[in-house]
Amino acid sequence: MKTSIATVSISGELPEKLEAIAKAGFDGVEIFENDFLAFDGSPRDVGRMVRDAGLEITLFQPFRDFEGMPEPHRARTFDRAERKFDIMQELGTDLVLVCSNVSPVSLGGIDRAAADFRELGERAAKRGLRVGYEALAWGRHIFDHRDAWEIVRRADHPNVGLILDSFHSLARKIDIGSIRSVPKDKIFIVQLADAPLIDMDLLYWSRHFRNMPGEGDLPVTDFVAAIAETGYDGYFSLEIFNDQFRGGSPKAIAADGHRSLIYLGDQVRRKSGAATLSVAPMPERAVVKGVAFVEFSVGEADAGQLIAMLHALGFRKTAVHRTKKVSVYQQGQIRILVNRESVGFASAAYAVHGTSAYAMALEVEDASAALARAVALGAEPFHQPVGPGELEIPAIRGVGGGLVYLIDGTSSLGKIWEVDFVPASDEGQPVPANLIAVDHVAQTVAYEEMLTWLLFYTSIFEAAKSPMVDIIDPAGVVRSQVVENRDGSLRITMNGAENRRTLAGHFIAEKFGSGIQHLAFRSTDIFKTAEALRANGFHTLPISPNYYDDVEARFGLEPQLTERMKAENILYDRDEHGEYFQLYSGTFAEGFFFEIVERRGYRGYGAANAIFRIAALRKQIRPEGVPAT
Ligand SMILES: O=C(O)c1ccc(O)c(O)c1
Ligand SMILES: [Mg+2]
Repeated sequence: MKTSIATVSISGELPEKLEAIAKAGFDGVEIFENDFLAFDGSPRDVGRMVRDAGLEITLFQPFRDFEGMPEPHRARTFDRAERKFDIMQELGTDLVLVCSNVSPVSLGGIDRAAADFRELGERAAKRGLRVGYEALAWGRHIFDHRDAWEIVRRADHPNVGLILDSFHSLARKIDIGSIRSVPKDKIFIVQLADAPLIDMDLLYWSRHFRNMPGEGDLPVTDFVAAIAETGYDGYFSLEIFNDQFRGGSPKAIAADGHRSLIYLGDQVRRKSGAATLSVAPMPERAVVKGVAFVEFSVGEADAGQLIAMLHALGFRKTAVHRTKKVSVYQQGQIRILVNRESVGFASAAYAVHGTSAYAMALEVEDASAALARAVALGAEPFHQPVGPGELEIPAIRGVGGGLVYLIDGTSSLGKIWEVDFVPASDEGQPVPANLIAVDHVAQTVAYEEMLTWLLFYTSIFEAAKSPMVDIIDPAGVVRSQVVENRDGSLRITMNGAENRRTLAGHFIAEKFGSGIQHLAFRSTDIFKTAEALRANGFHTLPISPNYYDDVEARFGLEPQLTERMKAENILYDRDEHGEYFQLYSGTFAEGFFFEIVERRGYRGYGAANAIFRIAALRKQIRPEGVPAT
């Protein structure tokens, strides 16, 4: 699969864009006229810069308002075209993108447009150039690729072809089966973009909300599968107009773009066996069976606070590492590792972020296959020296630079607890609290990073995203999105903070970056859990009494049940599948907290309760603007 991206997709000055694009692994780049105009060098300089970066210019664009013009406009558009051709020759590209006319003075008529393109094709041919026609979804007369194709077909000129852009076709829900009848040599290039489903004006949607394939809701995979069936083997070029990306990091956006294309190619290959895409085979998305452990980095001085919290939650120390200062606290299938090492990655993580859940381990079917897939998709593998005889667990860098370990039960990794650890007994004897598994891992990230991590998780692991939910914090909005697999053994919630004053934003600011902000454990009986927690001296997060009046009325609950929930600070929610109960710890370590949930069939995350949880937690953190003491 030959990959390309339009310069408009990325922030920065042209040289910076090109560097990021080349570094991300693209083969080609579309030069947007404005990026070229804003640059001080000549077209030759730009061409040289692109080639020096190891890239090919896939096309020059856009050329607007061309076809169907009445005189005297018509003569002028041809003059304009000749000027563009001059630039293209100096740049060193042979393809120009002509987007369908939006001018109110333009005239309709397929044969008129075809005649214009035939003449343009003649002029282009004299210079060895080619012209590609793209139907903008909001074109005045042509807004459907089927009509654009009819014009190209009637123009009947070897130097005139069709440009397909997934956004324009999918935004209008045009039957993509129609693509299959276009001969592959008449498809000059394919542009790709996804977008979230938002009901709005097509032009505005396109110019501000496009995103990388896989990040939005459009069926881009089906679109590419239809193109692959024609035998098309040219470039797939990302053309992403997105306000957020324009302000983002060039390197990160380019890397996301490349990952999205590799992932897309892989999906299409699996779906249709399309050989023309020639994407390197990689293992399938890794099936996650659960969270095997979560590891905290702590300092000697503050380890006690975390351990006291774990004890209060009913965890007991069951093992210690053979050579490292790492203890395992266990309950049900949950393992929490407490790392007090003063060298290595955990200690570096502690130095930057303080006490934090810097690593999680996902149990997959085949850890080395999962690692191979992650690396094929551009994830950064992580290695750290291990002691003699100890296992090296495959790992990749995840959110906030933290680690995602990959372990399985089939390789020697399944013996990690026997090989690297020795049993230990706990001096404390807390009452077990019916906690059986990690229900979900909640990561807080900057809003701009949400799509990056969404693509990271969903491309590597067998998991899907849920619709984004807005959570109202008294200091702003926090966007929340879930990545989960079908059986719920992988549940990651991501909260994107737009400003520092929200609870999530405070966490990022205080922790110097994104990371796991809370861990939710699943209980088999939350009331029994609450009882055990009380016996262990656990402090549940106090919830406003007003909440219980409302929840009783809203769901028609028995007053007896509401009373019990109120006594234990348990929150309630319900969906079409069942009921949900939640309770929280207070915060520690600059905003970290634990949650306990009981699911009685319920599939959500209690989003409606988040506002009450946030209000209660806010009371515990320092008042805004007051410096740490
Ligand atoms: O928004 C536009 O005008 C525009 C221009 C060129 C394109 O290729 C496109 O898809 C959109
Ligand atoms: Mg386009």
